Amino acid sequence: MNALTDVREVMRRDRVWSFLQEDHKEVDVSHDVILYVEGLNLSFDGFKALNDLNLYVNDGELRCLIGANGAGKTTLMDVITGKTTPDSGSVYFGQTLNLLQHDEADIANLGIGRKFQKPTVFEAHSVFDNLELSLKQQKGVMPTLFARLSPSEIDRIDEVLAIIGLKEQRFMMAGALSHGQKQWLEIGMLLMAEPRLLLVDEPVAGMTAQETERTAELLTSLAGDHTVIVVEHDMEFVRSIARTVTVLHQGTVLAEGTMDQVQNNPDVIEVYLGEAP
Ligand SMILES: Nc1ncnc2c1ncn2[C@@H]1O[C@H](COP(=O)(O)OP(=O)(O)OP(=O)(O)O)[C@@H](O)[C@H]1O
Repeated sequence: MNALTDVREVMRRDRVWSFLQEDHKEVDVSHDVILYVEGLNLSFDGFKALNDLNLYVNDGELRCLIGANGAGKTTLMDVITGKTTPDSGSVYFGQTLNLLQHDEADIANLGIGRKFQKPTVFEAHSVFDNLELSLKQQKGVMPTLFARLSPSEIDRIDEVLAIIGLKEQRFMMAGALSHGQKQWLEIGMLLMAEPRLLLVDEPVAGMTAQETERTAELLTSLAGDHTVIVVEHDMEFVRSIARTVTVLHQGTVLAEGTMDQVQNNPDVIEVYLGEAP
């Protein structure tokens, strides 16, 4: 190796700056399953929020998680994303990554993005800047708008703007967007990290019928390239997007199947007295 190649080798960006290193570890989906949740238990002061819960989600799937208030949906998302530690059980991302050995930041870096119900965009910045800030944030750089974007980063932002349907709003202040558009922007901000698994909490709460329809299209289009788990109370929306629905009740899985199978399931009917869950 001559001196020039030596210098080039030493100056390779991924060697010099650790924040440029690829964080995403290989997720082993050779068995088609991207998320394994097994025997999960969690009690709060003796109350079982999660009770021997088992859940398997396939790679590229769009799964809906439903259940009455207090069924354990949020607690399950908290455990998957490392916000809460269970008393027992296991959570694997693919075959090999034991999520219970990682903290919240690690889990995000491994490729699991979470969208909370309330949108949290930077209202005083443009739509484009929000995506740019999100890109820089996930690379661990101090979020600043002064560092220049590379052409591939600009391409990625354009690609995400197209996916979330906000190309025409790129220079608009995020604060001026409608509620639905803010939700899509936040989904876009998560997409900048190219997550393998997206957890989306009540995406259509407060949306107009048109926005709800557009959100159904967006989430459906994300499945395949990403695995998407949607927690939602709006049954009409769930019916419009779900191939497989998992019903949680008292911290455990009560039923799983298509929307029709679940709604005709005797256990579900008994729990919900014949009403839609
Ligand atoms: N930190 C906590 N301390 C005590 N109890 C908790 C805590 N977090 C959750 N719980 C309880 O655990 C149960 C499950 O709550 P969880 O929020 O997971 O339900 P959920 O299905 O998400 O309900 P919702 O649809 O209302 O959001 C509830 O009875 C809740 O009160």
